[in-house]
Amino acid sequence: MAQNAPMVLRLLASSVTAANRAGKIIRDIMSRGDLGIVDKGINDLQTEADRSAQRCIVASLTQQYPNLTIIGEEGATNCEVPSDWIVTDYDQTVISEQCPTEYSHITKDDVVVWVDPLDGTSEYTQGLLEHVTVLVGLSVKGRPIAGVIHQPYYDYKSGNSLGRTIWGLVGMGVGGFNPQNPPSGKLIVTTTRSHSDNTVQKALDSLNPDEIIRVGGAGHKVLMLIEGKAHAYVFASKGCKKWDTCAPEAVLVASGGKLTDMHGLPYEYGKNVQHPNVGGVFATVRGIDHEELLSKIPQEVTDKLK
Ligand SMILES: Nc1ncnc2c1ncn2[C@@H]1O[C@H](COP(=O)(O)O)[C@@H](OP(=O)(O)O)[C@H]1O
Ligand SMILES: [Mg+2]
Ligand SMILES: [Mg+2]
Ligand SMILES: [Mg+2]
Repeated sequence: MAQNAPMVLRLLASSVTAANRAGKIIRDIMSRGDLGIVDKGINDLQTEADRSAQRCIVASLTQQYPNLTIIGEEGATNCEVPSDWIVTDYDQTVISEQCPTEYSHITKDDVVVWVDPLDGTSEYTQGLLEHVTVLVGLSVKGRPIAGVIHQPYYDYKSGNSLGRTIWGLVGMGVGGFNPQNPPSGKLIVTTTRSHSDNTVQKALDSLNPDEIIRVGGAGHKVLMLIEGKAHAYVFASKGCKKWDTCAPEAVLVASGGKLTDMHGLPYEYGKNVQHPNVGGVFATVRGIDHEELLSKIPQEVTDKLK
C-alpha cells in the first residue's frame, strides 16, 4: 500500500510528479512567448518559468508534507498557486520500488529538499531548450540520497511533448533512462557554455582532454555522464549552488559515479549550509579514478576555490 511506503520513497515519487507538472508549466510559458526575464545579478537570469515552476513544486510538496524543509533557487514566495499546479499523486513506478531498509525510519526532520525549478535558464532564454532540466534533490542528514532530473524538452524536436524524467535513490538504483558507459581509451569532459572564465579553462587544460563538450545546466551535464557521452563534469568556479548539484549528485552516485569539490571534498546539503559551491564541481562516472584525475588540477586553480 503506497501510503505505508517509507517517507523517503513517497517523497521521491511525489517529487517526480511535481517535476513533471513544473515541466509542463515551463513549456506553456515558452509557447506563450512572454518569459518575464529578470536579471538577478551578473549573468544570472530568472524567468517567469523559473518562478512558476518553483511555486508549483513547493506548493505540491508542502501540501503533502507540511513543514518539510524546502530550499529553492528562486527564494521563498507566498504567491497564490493555481489549483491545477498542485499535484499530490505518486509516480507509480517509483512508489512500487523496494525502498532500502536503511531509509525506513527517516522522518521529515532529517530531510532537506533542494529545488532548482529551471536549470539552464540562460539556455532557455536562448532557445537551447534541450539543455533545460528541473531538479529536485533530497538530502538526508546532509547527504544527497535521492534526486529527480526532469527534461521538459527531451527529444522535443521529434514531437515528444511530455519530456523525460530520470530519478535515482542511492542504494536502490535509477530509473527513466538507460545507463551507458562512455567510450574507453579517451577522455571527454563536459563543462559550462555560459559561465566560463580563465580558471575554468585552466582546469580543463590541465586534464588534456580529447574532447570538451560545452552545454548548459548542471543537471544536463550529469545526464551526459550517466548516458555515456562524457567521463567527467569539471567546473572550476564558485558559480554553482547546492540546488544545482543535490539532485544530480544523488542520481550520479546511485549510478555508481562521484561528485566532489575541486579539493576532493564532499558537499553537505543540510539546511544551514552555505548555498554557493565555493569549491567548484568535479564529477566522474563509474570506472574513472576520480582522485587520480583530480590530482591533475593545478594548485593555482584550487587556491582560487576556497
Ligand atoms: N557565475 C555564475 N553566476 C550565476 N550562476 C551561475 C554561475 N555559474 C554557474 N551558475 C549556475 O549554475 C548552473 C549551471 O551553470 P552552467 O549552465 O553555466 O554550467 C546554472 O543554474 P541555473 O540555470 O539554474 O541558474 C547557472 O546559472
Ligand atoms: Mg539561476
Ligand atoms: Mg541551476
Ligand atoms: Mg535554476
